[in-house]
Amino acid sequence: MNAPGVVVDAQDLRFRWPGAAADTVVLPALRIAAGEQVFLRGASGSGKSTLLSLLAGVLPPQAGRLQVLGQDLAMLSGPARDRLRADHLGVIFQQFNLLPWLSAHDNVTLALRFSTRRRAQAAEGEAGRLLGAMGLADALWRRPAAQLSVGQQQRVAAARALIGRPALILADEPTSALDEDARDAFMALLMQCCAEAGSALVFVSHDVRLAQRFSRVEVLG
Ligand SMILES: Nc1ncnc2c1ncn2[C@@H]1O[C@H](COP(=O)(O)OP(=O)(O)OP(=O)(O)O)[C@@H](O)[C@H]1O
Repeated sequence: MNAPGVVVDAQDLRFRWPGAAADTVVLPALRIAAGEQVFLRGASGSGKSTLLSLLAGVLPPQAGRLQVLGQDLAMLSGPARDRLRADHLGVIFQQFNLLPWLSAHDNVTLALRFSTRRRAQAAEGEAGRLLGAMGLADALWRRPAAQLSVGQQQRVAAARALIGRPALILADEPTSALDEDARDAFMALLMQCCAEAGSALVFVSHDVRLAQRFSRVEVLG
C-alpha cells in the first residue's frame, strides 16, 4: 500500500515498445510526494515521453510496480486508468491539443465534463480565474483557440490541466515553441499555480536551463 501523500511510486519499472531491441524505460525507483515539483531530463529518445504516458495511464506498465495515488496501474483496466486520469491528472502536451473551434474558456472547462470529481473540486468561475492567473487577458477567453498565439494557447492548455486541482500535472516539453521571455513567464506562472492548487508537477524538457527552477531533478536513461 502507498504511504499517504505519495502521488507516484514506481519500482523497477520497465517498458519496451513492440519490436524495440531494448527496454525504452528502465526506472529503478521514483517516488513523488504530494505537491512536489520534479524536472525530468534525459537525452532525446531516452524515454521521457514514454514514461509520462505510463504515469498518465495511457500505456500499461509491463514489468515492475507503478502506483499512482495508491492505485496499482498494472492492475487497472484501460477504462479504469482513463478514469484515474480524468479524475486526478492534468496533462500539458507539447502541441497543447486544444480543440481549435472551442473558445479558450470552453477548452478549459472541457476537462470537467469527463469527471464528476473534477467538477466538484472546481469552484464557480474557476476557468476564468485560472486563465487570469495564467496571464490570459479576459478579452481572449471567448476567442476560438485556433485564433490564439502559441503562447496564449499554451496558457490555456495549462489552465485546462490545472482545473479541478488534480493531484498530478504532467507537462511534456510545453515551452519548446516559446521565446525566452515567454518561456520564463510561463514557467513562473505554471509553478505558482501548481503550488497554489497543491498539484505535484512532473515537467519534461530538453532545456536544462529550466532545471534550476526545480528543487528536484531526475535523469532518465
Ligand atoms: N508509439 C511508439 N511506437 C514505437 N516506438 C516508440 C513510440 N513512441 C516512442 N517510441 C520510441 O521510444 C523511444 C523513446 O521515445 P520517447 O519519445 O519516449 O523519448 P523522449 O526521451 O521523450 O525523446 P525526445 O526528448 O526526443 O522527445 C524512441 O526510440 C522512440 O522511437
